[in-house]
Amino acid sequence: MGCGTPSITNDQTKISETKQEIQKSEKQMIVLNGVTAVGKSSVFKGALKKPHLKDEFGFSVSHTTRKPREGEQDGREYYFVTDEEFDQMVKDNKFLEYTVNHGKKYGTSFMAIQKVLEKQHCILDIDYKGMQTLLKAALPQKQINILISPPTDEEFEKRLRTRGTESEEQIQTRLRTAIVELNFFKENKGLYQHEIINDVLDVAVEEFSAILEQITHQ
Ligand SMILES: Nc1ncnc2c1ncn2[C@@H]1O[C@H](COP(=O)(O)OP(=O)(O)OP(=O)(O)O)[C@@H](O)[C@H]1O
Repeated sequence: MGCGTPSITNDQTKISETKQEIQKSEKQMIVLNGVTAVGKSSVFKGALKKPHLKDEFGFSVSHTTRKPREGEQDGREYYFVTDEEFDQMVKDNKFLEYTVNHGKKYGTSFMAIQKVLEKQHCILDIDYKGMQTLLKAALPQKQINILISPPTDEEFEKRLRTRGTESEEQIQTRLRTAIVELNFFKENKGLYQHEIINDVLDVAVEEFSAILEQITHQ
């Protein structure tokens, strides 16, 4: 291999080093799951507004091929990438887990997690397929899995529509996926150390904050 040619072996070595560093870290990974629009980001954002939690916990910024919503910034809510860029990252083994949901790709990169774990416990917001990959591939002893559930099976659809960020076609796709998601969560409750019913948001934020506080005291 010529000088300056990208080396697959070097890349693999780097990934395995990154994995080991994640494994070695004393910090925890908090994995959030829940049906579409149940309020996952509302719950963790609410908790991270609290000064005593803000410094202790960070959010792993995922990569996605979906378009940014109004007010979203590249590198803050997501890294917004093209299909080609995403596929290249998959080829280069950059993702701990990735998934296609509602026709768009979402991935959690090793680097995004490692960046947070250097200083803070890391919150991941992933879908049920991402969770399956994580369980197979990753670092179970570092994971605390939390399921956010809707108060009723109809409520998330209401929230999805009220949020107003999806077209009717996208809403229909999400609703079809939601049937599968809800079944998965009902059948796999054993995967989750905690379940929070997000009925009144402030109450759910308090419950989530209490779990985070426990983690900081461990
Ligand atoms: N407890 C609640 N009561 C009423 N509305 C809520 C509640 N929690 C969140 N919402 C609203 O529901 C909508 C969906 O919330 P949010 O975007 O946080 O969901 P999400 O689970 O992160 O969504 P996604 O599946 O797209 O990642 C938002 O408009 C939010 O303001």
